[in-house]
Order: sequence, then structure tokens, then C-alpha cells
Amino acid sequence: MSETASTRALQGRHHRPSVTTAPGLLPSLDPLLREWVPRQRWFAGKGRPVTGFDLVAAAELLPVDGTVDGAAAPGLLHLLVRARQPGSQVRAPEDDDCYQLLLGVHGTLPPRLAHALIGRPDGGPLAGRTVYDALLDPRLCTLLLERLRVPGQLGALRFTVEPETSLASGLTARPLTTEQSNTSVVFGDAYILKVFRRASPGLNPDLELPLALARAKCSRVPPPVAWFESDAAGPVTAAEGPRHHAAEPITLGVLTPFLDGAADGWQLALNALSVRADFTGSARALGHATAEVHTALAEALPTTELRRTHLELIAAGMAERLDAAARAVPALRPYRTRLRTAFHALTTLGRDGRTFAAQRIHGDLHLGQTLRSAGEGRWSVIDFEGEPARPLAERRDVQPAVRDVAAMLRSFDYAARSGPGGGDAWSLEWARRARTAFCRGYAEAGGLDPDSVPELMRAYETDKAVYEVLYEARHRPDWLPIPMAAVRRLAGPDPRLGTDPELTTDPHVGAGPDPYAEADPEEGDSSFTTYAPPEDRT
Ligand SMILES: Nc1ncnc2c1ncn2[C@@H]1O[C@H](COP(=O)(O)OP(=O)(O)O)[C@@H](O)[C@H]1O
Ligand SMILES: O=P(O)(O)O[C@H]1O[C@H](CO)[C@@H](O[C@H]2O[C@H](CO)[C@@H](O)[C@H](O)[C@H]2O)[C@H](O)[C@H]1O
Repeated sequence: MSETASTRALQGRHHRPSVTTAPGLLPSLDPLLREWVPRQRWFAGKGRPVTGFDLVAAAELLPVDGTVDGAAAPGLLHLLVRARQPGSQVRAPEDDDCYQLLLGVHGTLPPRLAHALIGRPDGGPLAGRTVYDALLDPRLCTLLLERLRVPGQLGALRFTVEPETSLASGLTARPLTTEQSNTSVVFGDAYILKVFRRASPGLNPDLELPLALARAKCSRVPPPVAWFESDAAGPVTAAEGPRHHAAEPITLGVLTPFLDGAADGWQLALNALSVRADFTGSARALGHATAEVHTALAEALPTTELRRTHLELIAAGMAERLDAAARAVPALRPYRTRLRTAFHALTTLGRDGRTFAAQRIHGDLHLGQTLRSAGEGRWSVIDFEGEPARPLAERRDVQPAVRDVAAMLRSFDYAARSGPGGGDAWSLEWARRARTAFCRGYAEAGGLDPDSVPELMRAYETDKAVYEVLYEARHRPDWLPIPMAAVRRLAGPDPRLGTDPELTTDPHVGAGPDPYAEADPEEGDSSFTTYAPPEDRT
């Protein structure tokens, strides 16, 4: 759409009461949303019925009865709704979540948007019209970008542009169709807008950390150029933390430069596995990039020293998550006692007087959160939101940086087990070498050598594997065997059953060679096809 047409569409607002204040709006949408929301990939409360929605905030971004050049034009509604999910036996952090919805409203839906259909309300102010997911409609996405280009306020919505930034206009929108926890739209290969689906009061780390990194001149993370927030103080659940968060704005979406042609680390790893190619050069460069990000975060944002009480609390949190996961996933139960030894080890360290540095970290680092640029082959890190299921306050807390390292090590294991080799001996050795190379790169670039903190690494890798078990059980049950294999490995041998063969290469249980002490990953290994990724030049 041209700039003039999109500007006209934004200005085509009629002076009449907004449909968002009509009392029947949410009741009329309720049955449609109850059917549609739980089917969405981003819906966090899977497995528990939704009995209704409460309206937290609503805004009419484009009038529902607007016209452009005399023709009816789709309306655009912005809603924050809280999903009621009562009667759950286990209270998970995401209970009664608030979701951000962008709804297109039109007379009829063109066939190209059939996949975006939500439904046709029977009554209320939208009776007889078609309501659909606006983020799947390129035309409405382009208009959303126009709104984002202009700093200002619309009701509770606030739009901000980073100072001294001029945003291109009239760019064609391309909604992303990849599997993700939120919804992203690419604009003309210049920007990508990430629209957060779960709306938690408080600054989202996916805005906070990239902004801090950009201001600290760290070039490993695409810098936010514009964002939008809501000042609506909706109902707050215990899961979201202390009440004072209700007064904080809710981060709703962030626009960053799009790294055109970049390939994500997950795909690159699977490609390497499919041709039986070594990945150590890439993994090592990724370790460098991760250490650079950690160093910049430690310089830009508060840090602390974790002592006995902190370590006890961390270990207790890990044990609680293990118990909650074991309640939800019975397959985890036989390993519970042995997994806990990793957490006890942390407590013991604290009691022995050991301390560890803590800082802001990525919080959910895995290969899919890394992008390698097309030309230089330079790694960038994205998606600083943290683990989506954790409360925001916890995701914004300082933590040992090696938690990210442990999470990335899990990702190499995931790639080896889900890739073409399906976890055969060659693939597992590929993962072991990639893990070693990543740790080496991380230490070389100034990160804490993971080999120097084996107890911390084991505890965080265990905690991550437990998180993954729950994540897969909820979202991708077919993938459950992958973290369960790690659980078996990390639990160590069952004294009643003897040694698990996989333990011979485990880094943390002391049963096999220490991969962090491995020879130079760049040294050839005849069992590997040589793989030469473009050099990371920084
Ligand atoms: N700046 C960017 N440039 C290019 N692609 C990006 C960029 N940011 C995100 N992506 C792509 O969008 C996908 C989803 O982004 P991500 O932030 O991980 O969303 P989510 O948290 O919803 O999973 C990523 O896997 C990546 O392929
Ligand atoms: O990328 P998200 O922020 O949505 O993270 C969630 O989904 C991830 C999967 O898409 C999940 O990651 C797990 O699977 C990955 C392979 O798909 C693997 O590389 C990771 O190591 C593994 O943890 C992530 O845990 C979850 O929070």
C-alpha cells in the first residue's frame, strides 16, 4: 500500500463512539475466542479449558466502519484479554494469562485470508461482520507499522520511536509462518515486528536487554527502533508477582532491523548434521558471540554476587520446578531423587562459602535464537524474552551467566537427537564436540570457563532439561524423548540397574572424559567431513 493510501486509512476515523466502549463487545466475541485462542501456538495454558475472557483494555486502531476511497476498509481492534482457566489442580505460572489480540474486522473475508478467520459474532457491536487475526493480513500489518512510525498515545496504547531514528514507510508486510511463541511480521526485508502474545505487566526483557545492549554499542543484537506498550493496569494474578507491577506498562511489540538472508543456528546445525559435517567452528564462534553479549550486559546493567542464601534459594527453586514437572509428567518421577543431587550440590557449595557472579542474561538461549549473517557469517543473538512460562519478575532477575551456556549445550543435544541421524553415535559425538567448542569459544572471549564451575553447569543443565520435559509435554509431545534422554543421562546411574551406556560421554557425572578439556576442536578428526563455515570476523 502506498504511503498516501495507508495514511488516508489511518485518518479515515469517524467521529462516533468507539465499538471498544460498547458493553456487548467482549460477550459477543467470547464464544469465538474460546474456540480460537486455545488452538493458537502462542496460547500458554494448554490442556486446561478456557471458560471465558475478561477485558483488560481495548482500542480501535482503525475504525470498524471505515472507508478508503469510497470502499469499505477493514477495521483494526486492539484487545488485551485475560483468559479464565479455573479449576486447575496444579497452579502453573501462566494461569489466567493476559493475551494481546489484534483483530481485523471486515464484512467478508477474502479467500487469501481464510486461514486467519476467527468467526462472525452473532450479536454485539460487530454482529454480522467477520473477525480475523489481523497479524495474518499484510494490509493491516502495514497500517500497524504506519501507526508505529508516529510516536504518541491512543487510549492506553503508547507508541515510541528510538530517538534519531527515521523509519521507512509503506513497506510491504510479510507475516512469518515459522513456529514461534509470539507473532512476528517482516516489513520489506527492512524490519521485523515482534508482537508479544502473552502480556505481562512490566518491561519485557526482549525490549529492555536489546535496548541496553544497543546503547552499550554491542553489535551482536538487533537494536530496537520502535515499540509499543499499554498503560492499562489490568487484573494481576499471583503468578505475575507483586502488585506494584500492575502500575508498570505492558510491553506489546518491538520493531528491530531485519537481518535479511541470515540463517538461524538451529537450521544450520541440522544442515550440518544432514551432511555429517562438523560444527565446531560455528559453535566456537557462537561461544564468542555469547560471551560478548554477556560482557556487555554485565557492564550495562546491575550485577551481584550470589552467596549462600541465594544459592539455597536457587537450588530450592530448581527442586520446586522439578516437583511441579514430575507432577505433570509421570515419566519424570523415577529420576526425581537422583536429579535432586545436582541441586543439593549447589546448596553445599554455598554452605562451603563459594560465591558466583550474577547478571542479566538471555534466559532461553538455544540455537533457534541465533542468526548467522549471510555475508560475513557473523552470529547475532535474538529473543531475550526468557523462558515464556516463567513469571516476568523472575525472567528479569540476575542469574549466573553460565545458565545460558548450559541452555545452549542442551540445544546441541536437541539437534543431534532430532536431526537426520536421530541420535545415532555419530550425531551424539557431533553434539559433544560442538558443546566443547562452544564452551571453549565462550571462555576465549572472556566468559567464565564452564569447566571451572561443573556443579553450576550440571544444576542448570538439569533444570533446563526438566523445563524442556514440561515444555515438550505441553507443546510437542512427540519431542518428549529428547529431554527425557538428557534426564536419564543427568540423573546418573540407577544403583539398582547399573550404568547407563550414555553416561560414558556425560560431562557432569564424572563417568566419562571431560568434554571441556577436549583437544582443539579445529584439529581434524577423520570421522568428520570437513565443514568450513564462513569465518566470524569479529
Ligand atoms: N532481527 C531479525 N532478523 C531476521 N530474522 C529474525 C529477526 N528476529 C527474529 N527473526 C526470525 O523470527 C523468528 C521468531 O523470532 P523470535 O524472537 O525467536 O520469536 P518467538 O519468541 O516468538 O519465538 C526467529 O526464529 C528468526 O528466524
Ligand atoms: O524460542 P522460544 O522462545 O519460543 O522457546 C521455546 O520454544 C523452543 C522450541 O521452539 C524451546 O527450545 C527447545 O527446542 C529447541 C529445538 O526446537 C532446542 O534447540 C532447545 O534447546 C530446546 O530447549 C524452548 O525451550 C522454549 O522456551
